[in-house]
Amino acid sequence: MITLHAEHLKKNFDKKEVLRDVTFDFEQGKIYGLLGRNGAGKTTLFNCLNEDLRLDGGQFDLEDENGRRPVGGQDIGYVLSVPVVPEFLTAREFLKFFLEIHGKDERKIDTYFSFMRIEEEDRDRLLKDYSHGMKNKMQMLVNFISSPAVLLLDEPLTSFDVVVAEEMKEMLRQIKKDHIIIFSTHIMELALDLCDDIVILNHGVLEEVPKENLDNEEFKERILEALRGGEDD
Ligand SMILES: Nc1ncnc2c1ncn2[C@@H]1O[C@H](COP(=O)(O)OP(=O)(O)OP(=O)(O)O)[C@@H](O)[C@H]1O
Repeated sequence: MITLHAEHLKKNFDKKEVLRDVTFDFEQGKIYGLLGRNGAGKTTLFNCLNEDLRLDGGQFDLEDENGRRPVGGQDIGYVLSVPVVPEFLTAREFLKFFLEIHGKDERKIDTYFSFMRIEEEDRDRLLKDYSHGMKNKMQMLVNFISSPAVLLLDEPLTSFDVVVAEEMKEMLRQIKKDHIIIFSTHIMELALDLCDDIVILNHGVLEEVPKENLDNEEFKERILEALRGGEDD
């Protein structure tokens, strides 16, 4: 059982306090829906966790059966809403390179492509000619292969067509038992459909919205209330 502990996180940009005091425990086996208003700090939280930004205070720890230690780069997979792939490589070259550095069986390369529904005719094309959604598929695929303890997904499904989006949701449900998945989205229906817990980032703190025994409509209202919370401050 893995737990990701976020402890008293602080992050400012000049005088702007984005993360004020974020304390939360994320558990293996769950998909967390991270919601927050525009500019609330969701991407900042992900960037700090992925060590792209330095925290001004607090820390992330990972705890498993071997004990507790600070989170390292190898623990985190990050799927960005705007996919970043090496444009100058073909999909096959990129995947081959990726499998090589992760010590995985390169003979499976076509199985991976098929798993991600990347058509045979596209596998030898340059990634710069891939569509946004296809680049996103490649990003998802390499993160599935490297299988990090914590998977951060920043609005990843919006570029997928409806069929692929459904398939991705199913894949995430299948892999969640071994991972901690944190999924940021503005699409409430998606959060309700896919996520086990809803957490809200508001005024620099993170809190869970308990579902208790509310039906979906009541839960949605509770989430909206939390998102609106303190609007007049
Ligand atoms: N590098 C930076 N320098 C200065 N300010 C920044 C920087 N990155 C983010 N911010 C500010 O921090 C706040 C949080 O931004 P962030 O992108 O984390 O929000 P978000 O919750 O992901 O928003 P959205 O839902 O609109 O994508 C915003 O006010 C933003 O302007």
